[in-house]
Amino acid sequence: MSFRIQPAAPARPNRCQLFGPGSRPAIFEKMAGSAADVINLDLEDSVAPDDKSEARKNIIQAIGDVDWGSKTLSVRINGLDTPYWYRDVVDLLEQASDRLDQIMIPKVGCAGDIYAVDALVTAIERAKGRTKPIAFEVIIESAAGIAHVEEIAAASPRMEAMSLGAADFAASMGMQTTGIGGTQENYYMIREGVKHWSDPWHWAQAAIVAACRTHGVLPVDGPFGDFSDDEGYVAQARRSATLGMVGKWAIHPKQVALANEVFTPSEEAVTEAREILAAMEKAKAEGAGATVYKGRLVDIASIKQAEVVVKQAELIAG
Ligand SMILES: CC(C)(COP(=O)(O)OP(=O)(O)OC[C@H]1O[C@@H](n2cnc3c(N)ncnc32)[C@H](O)[C@@H]1OP(=O)(O)O)[C@@H](O)C(=O)NCCC(=O)NCCSC(=O)C[C@H](O)C(=O)O
Ligand SMILES: [Mg+2]
Repeated sequence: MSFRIQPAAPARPNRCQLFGPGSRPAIFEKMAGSAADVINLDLEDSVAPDDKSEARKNIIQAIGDVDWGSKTLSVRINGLDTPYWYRDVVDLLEQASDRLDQIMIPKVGCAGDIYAVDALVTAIERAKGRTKPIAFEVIIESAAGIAHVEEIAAASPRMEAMSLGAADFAASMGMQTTGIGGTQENYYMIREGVKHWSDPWHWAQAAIVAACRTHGVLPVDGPFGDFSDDEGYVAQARRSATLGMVGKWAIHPKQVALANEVFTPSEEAVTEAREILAAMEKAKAEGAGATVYKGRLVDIASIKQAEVVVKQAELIAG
């Protein structure tokens, strides 16, 4: 480990972030009743321009009126290249109740984007005497966003989570795709006439995880558009979990259970992790730094790996 200790990410469950358009208040109670850890009420791309103002009002009212339980409650504001975002921030911070936990900033391209929102949020918090600081989460969904991913992760002490937005990301990168996330038909290797599909999102996810882990931010996988394809969703989520992401978005309620299952360590995984910790305790007592568990080497690094699994399970169990 470097002399600079890796900061811990916020200790809260973030297995699934359920999205719903702010222009569709009829589903807010259903979102609150879901098993998602995080709720994202949307003012951005799922809301038509003419509905932005009404959607803001719906969301501000629902933040106070709906029982959101212990969920993290987040609102996605509009991008900084639009005429809407400042009004989103001003109205939310001036009018929404303290139940609002977080603002999601889409399409961030550099640390300056976070700085601008931070300055506005800080001024309103002071003016209004809001004592609970609003946290930030961002979406990396452009070429600039991924190019500046580390400075974005480090941009503000308000930063709590960062997601990959596969749809806008693909568009910004000029990728020849139309589906939101998942397997892409033309992204394959070929060997002896047999196609082996590869993962075009992998490198961006890995960059996000590294930036997040360096700066104590939660890395999250974004949307999977084909909500009829449970298997595809689960496969994508499993790859993300294996890479170090803590959760995934749901753009339909049926995806919530899938995400929760993948991002909750299985009983089997937790048992194995605890056994590795016990084996290493025994090795330590005997003056050894390494031992054999189920026929394979485990050492001091294995303790840290096992602790990731155990801590994640404990966090979710509450
Ligand atoms: C995708 C949807 C438009 C589908 O809605 P609908 O046609 O109503 O679906 P169903 O009929 O299958 O609904 C079944 C029941 O579930 C309720 N429902 C629907 N959606 C939600 C929801 N989001 N949360 C909770 N409950 C929901 C229905 O009311 C039905 O209830 P009942 O009648 O009682 O059985 C819709 O799901 C939807 O709008 N999803 C969210 C879309 C969204 O927010 N998109 C933005 C995020 S993705 C993105 O922005 C891309 C990203 O930025 C990138 O660049 O990658
Ligand atoms: Mg987007």
